[in-house]
Amino acid sequence: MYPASFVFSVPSFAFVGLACANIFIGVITTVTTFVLGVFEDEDLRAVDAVLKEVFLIFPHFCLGDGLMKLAANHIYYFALQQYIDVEVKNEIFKWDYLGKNLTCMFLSGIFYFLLTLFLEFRGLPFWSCSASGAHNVIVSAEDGLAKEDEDVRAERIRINQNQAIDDILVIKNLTKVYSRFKDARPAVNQVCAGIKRGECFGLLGLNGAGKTTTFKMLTGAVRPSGGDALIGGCSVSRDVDGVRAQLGYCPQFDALDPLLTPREHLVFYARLRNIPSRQLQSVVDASLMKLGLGHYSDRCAGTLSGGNKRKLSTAIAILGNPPVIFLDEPTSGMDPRARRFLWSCVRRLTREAGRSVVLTSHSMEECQALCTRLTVMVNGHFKCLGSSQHLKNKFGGGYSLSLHCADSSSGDRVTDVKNYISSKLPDATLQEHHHTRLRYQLLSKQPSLLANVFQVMEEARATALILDYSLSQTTLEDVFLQFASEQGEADEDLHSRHARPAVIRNCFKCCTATVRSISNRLLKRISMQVLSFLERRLGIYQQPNRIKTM
Ligand SMILES: Nc1ncnc2c1ncn2[C@@H]1O[C@H](COP(=O)(O)OP(=O)(O)OP(=O)(O)O)[C@@H](O)[C@H]1O
Repeated sequence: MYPASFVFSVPSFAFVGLACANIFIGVITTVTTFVLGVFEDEDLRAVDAVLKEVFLIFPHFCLGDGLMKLAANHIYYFALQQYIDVEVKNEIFKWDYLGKNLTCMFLSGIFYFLLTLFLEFRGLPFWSCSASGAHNVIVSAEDGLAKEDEDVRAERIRINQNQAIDDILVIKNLTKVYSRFKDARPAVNQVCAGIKRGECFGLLGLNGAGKTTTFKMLTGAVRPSGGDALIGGCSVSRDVDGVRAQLGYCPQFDALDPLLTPREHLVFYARLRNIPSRQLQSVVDASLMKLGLGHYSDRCAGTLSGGNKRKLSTAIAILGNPPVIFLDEPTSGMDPRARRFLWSCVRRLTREAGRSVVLTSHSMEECQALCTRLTVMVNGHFKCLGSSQHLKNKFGGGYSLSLHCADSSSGDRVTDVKNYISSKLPDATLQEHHHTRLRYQLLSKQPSLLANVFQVMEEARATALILDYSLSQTTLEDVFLQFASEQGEADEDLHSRHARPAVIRNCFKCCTATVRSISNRLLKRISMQVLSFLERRLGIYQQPNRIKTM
């Protein structure tokens, strides 16, 4: 039932690639030892003997070498019997012959099988203790909790006192430390939040703030180093399957197969979501229509525009109506019309269908339009929490006044306007100055402020000092920039701390130099052997001498 193009998709190419790599290793190791064994040079033979023991760790070599031994053995005994008529005891399974090959293959089979299990099921108890390396991360006061914002602290208390049990998504002290260095800074640091049904929660933050890592932990893609999250009562640490059954995820980078069409993608994911066959077509058609992908439903995903790929990723995320949907920058690369179309889809999902959406975006407009609550993430911490209006009131405070000065050719008029404003509105602070445009910040919260500002501006317009002006509340972007400045300093700190220590770098350099010098010497010896072989057998090297003597 799966589309034919799936056969040529990434997993099948990866499988073929791995098979080729295996064959390559087998051929290279077997041929190397065979070639080295041909020469009479004692040193090369010694290297050959060592390599034959070392390569036993590769099952491919064991197989290749074993087959060659079997072939040689067959020819040898066949010749003895046929031409000399001698009966010799044939012990092919003794240790020095095929015995060690078979034993090593058997042991490496067990080893690689266990390794596969180990990597596949990281939930094994011994793995979970060691792999994350920091399961019990204790975040000290300097890490930011001491100067935590009161809304963030209130949410932390609400979560830790189990007052958020009705929330569909509960994030409880979730932490992720990627590096195993002792002083590594967590990518996500003890974040707490509860998201209610029908809520759209926004995660804002600069690049590298920890948004995608939070999503990866919530979707079970990476294991948390500390804390936990519950989706519909299922824990991301203990019941990843239960969690995944309840969520849809639109990743930051489209995880699409370029050879499958949008329809085929949706059919594929609908089957994974266990949607009954009789409803499959109607569900897929509805998804295509909902996201406006009807025209492109039968074109290969690789040929779709960036915006349409994002729409398809979003359609996959909301397929089957999961109760929680994670959207990681869903509108990046979309034109304004498509963006607004997607916004209305998200609004319908939250308001009409009662789904909970967690969204990251670098567009303040988008967060303001969609999110009921939002947070700004800086260096893995939540810096604030609340509705956009609450954040603007709390952190923005005041108004932003933009002016367009009258005379564009003379700089003096701009100076006049500046002098006029500083005399009439002493609380105003100049924030930006571009050619004839000025922007002031008014922090005063006096009730008469607005009336006063309008009066002053109207007078300025009447005397032709300014052409026009606008007065607005401080924007969400101003609030964001205020927090974002904190991350710049810490980024540099992080890079210097996470730089690979000089000792490791030097060891690495030393090892590569040694390997290079050994392989150079080995190659030189092999080429000398080849030349002397040619000299003995073909007499090629005598020709230059003859030319010289002539
Ligand atoms: N696999 C990884 N190994 C090591 N460090 C990582 C890994 N993934 C992310 N990080 C680090 O974790 C921090 C947070 O990264 P993350 O991708 O979560 O940021 P983000 O807020 O999603 O950024 P963006 O807005 O650019 O997507 C960064 O410092 C990043 O370098």
